[in-house]
Amino acid sequence: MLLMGGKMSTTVDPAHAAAFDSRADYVAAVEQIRAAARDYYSGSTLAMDDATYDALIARVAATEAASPEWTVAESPTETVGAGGGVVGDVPHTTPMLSLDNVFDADGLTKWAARLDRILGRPAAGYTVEPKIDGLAISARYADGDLTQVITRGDGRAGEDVTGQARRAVGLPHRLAEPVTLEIRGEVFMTEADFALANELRTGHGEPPFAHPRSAAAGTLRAVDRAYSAPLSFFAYAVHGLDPAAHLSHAGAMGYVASLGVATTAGSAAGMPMCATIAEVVAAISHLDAARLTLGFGVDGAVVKADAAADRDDAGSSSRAPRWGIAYKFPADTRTTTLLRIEVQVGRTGVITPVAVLEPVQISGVTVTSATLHNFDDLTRRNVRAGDTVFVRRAGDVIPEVTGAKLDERPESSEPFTPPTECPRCGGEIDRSQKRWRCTRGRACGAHESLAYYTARTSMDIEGLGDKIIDLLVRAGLVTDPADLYDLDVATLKPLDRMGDVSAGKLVASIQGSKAQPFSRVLTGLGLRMTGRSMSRRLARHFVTMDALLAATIEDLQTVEGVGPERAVTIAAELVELRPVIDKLAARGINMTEPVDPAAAAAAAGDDDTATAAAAPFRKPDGAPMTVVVTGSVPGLTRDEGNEAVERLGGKSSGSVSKRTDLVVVGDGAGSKAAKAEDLGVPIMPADRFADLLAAHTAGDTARVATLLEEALPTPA
Ligand SMILES: NC(=O)c1ccc[n+]([C@@H]2O[C@H](COP(=O)([O-])OP(=O)(O)OC[C@H]3O[C@@H](n4cnc5c(N)ncnc54)[C@H](O)[C@@H]3O)[C@@H](O)[C@H]2O)c1
Ligand SMILES: [Zn+2]
Repeated sequence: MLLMGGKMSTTVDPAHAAAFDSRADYVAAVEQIRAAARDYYSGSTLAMDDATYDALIARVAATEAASPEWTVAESPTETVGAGGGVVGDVPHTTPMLSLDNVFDADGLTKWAARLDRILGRPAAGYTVEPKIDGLAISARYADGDLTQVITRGDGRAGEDVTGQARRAVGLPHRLAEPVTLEIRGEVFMTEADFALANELRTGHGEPPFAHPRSAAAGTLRAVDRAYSAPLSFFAYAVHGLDPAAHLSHAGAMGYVASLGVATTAGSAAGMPMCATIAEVVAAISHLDAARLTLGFGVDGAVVKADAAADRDDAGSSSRAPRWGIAYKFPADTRTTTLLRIEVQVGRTGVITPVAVLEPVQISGVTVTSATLHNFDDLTRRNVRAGDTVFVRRAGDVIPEVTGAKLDERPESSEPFTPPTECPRCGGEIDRSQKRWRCTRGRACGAHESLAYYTARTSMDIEGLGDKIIDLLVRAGLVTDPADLYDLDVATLKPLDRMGDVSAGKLVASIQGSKAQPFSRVLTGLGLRMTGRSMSRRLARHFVTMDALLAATIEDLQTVEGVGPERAVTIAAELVELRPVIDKLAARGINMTEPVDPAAAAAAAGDDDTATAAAAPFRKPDGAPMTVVVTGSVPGLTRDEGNEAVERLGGKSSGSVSKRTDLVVVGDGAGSKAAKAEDLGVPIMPADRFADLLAAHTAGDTARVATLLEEALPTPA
């Protein structure tokens, strides 16, 4: 992901946050922040997602800048943890501070310039380490023994959590040397332990943790709980070293590691040293790319001046150090509405509940559905249609619903009733394992996959209608598409009292389909999350099946419209379909796409609709449309709206002129909408735009075309 090119997505843009118009609104927001922060740091629940929280903080900050006289005492912008930390009775030796945030390379550059100004010289160099998404603790060692562990609290005093914290992996009870010092770092829960924690918790009839951080906070502060999931620890600071040693940050952390303590520098993410901000940006970009594979939550990067002299000279404000800054990544957890729960039957007969969601942007990806794991889990997590749910994209990339906000549950909501029979074939369900299965296994889906394979838009095999497919499947002659090619006249004739002629015709049309272009084979295989136009794009990109099979997740993402979510699904589907693909290849089915684009388009039956679906905001000549988004788009922040325009092939712009091709108008739109009307620029309501985005993501060509037609004048 590029940072400098402005492509890096952010969930909030505090620089553009709007100040509140009245002091009452400002005070109400402050109260909301405080309440959310109390929940957040105690780990009980999550009142709002981080993006919403950060956006609210940004508005409070903007209001205080515009009307300083309104500022409340102990404003969340000036206090550690917005004053939400549970204040304990153990004073800290030196305050435990927050970090200031930036959200893009520009913010980082400004921070570095300010630091240089304060120092009166360029900073000597920076470290970049992962911002661990857990909670800060201070661990006191006396003569090498762990004696006390304290939470950050309000920054001046915290709670004693020694009992639970002693269980954290990475925080040894005894150091390698008998030294007296204080180690500070983050207690967190790994992805694997989070899954375990939620299983334990929901197994005890308690609501699941929405997030690994709440899980870590909840576990750390739990006094006597019958069950406990493991905690982990990474150190990022140390106090009480000999000041005369003038150790750099990297040097100090190296020493801490030598004492046997786990550190951010020693984690899979590492702690690269950077001489310039350009190098810092590259390191952050690298971390961002790797973060979903680390196995623990990283919500940003922390950049610190490395030299002891730079840190001493820069000092700290009451809230945060000046020598360090947090670069926040887009949040990995968002809230959205669960529209409905669908039951999916996989190719092998596995039956799973899937959440269909109001589209929401999570770490740069539009998410429209998420896994609910299995029916047991769904019941234990107590999630229902209509709920506001927490959705999270984590290590395995496929998003999951972690839980629901029970206080916002609509009164009319009903618990989900799991199916009693296979929703596809009506057959019995094998419930002996967590993953339910249709007892018919692969045969359960045979009819459906054959119908899809032979359809007009796929392999276009004439004469192979539903009825014949049904007869073939019942007779056990065909279980997958490759079996079709083994059929001969003699086998077909007795079926449905078929005559020689029609049986011959059918065999000929089956055999004739072998020459169809690769894109149609791919369509016919029916990979999840790929429709006709996506199959075509994949075929054109990779040209051969072999190349597609060899593609990595990263390779797949170079195809337009393939984000991380779809790439993972496609890869998984190809693995599952591999036996059928091999069988088809052995029967001589063409697995190559014609390279001449005109020929390819003709062969694949391309049309304008298909091109429009690939990049709806492209003009007929291929140039991007200039699109202005004004007002709010459901599920998206301003930045995400602009990003979506680009994803749809357009160019986003901030001002309306005669050259604007389309204006997306949402709630709170002002003068820009009026201007568009004056100039006669086409307008698309924001909810339609959200629909378009969802349809585009889902590869729903027809819906995309309809929505475009509604908004744009048809060319004369
Ligand atoms: N969703 C909510 O309701 C809610 C409520 C409160 C706070 N928050 C989130 O928390 C953020 C603010 O919280 P904050 O004041 O605790 O500040 P912060 O979490 O943004 O940054 C400071 C903290 O970062 C942690 N940290 C992790 N890795 C580190 C490293 N390598 N080096 C140094 N520190 C490291 C430390 O615990 C430190 O206290 C907000 O931006 C928001 O996203 C959310
Ligand atoms: Zn079935």
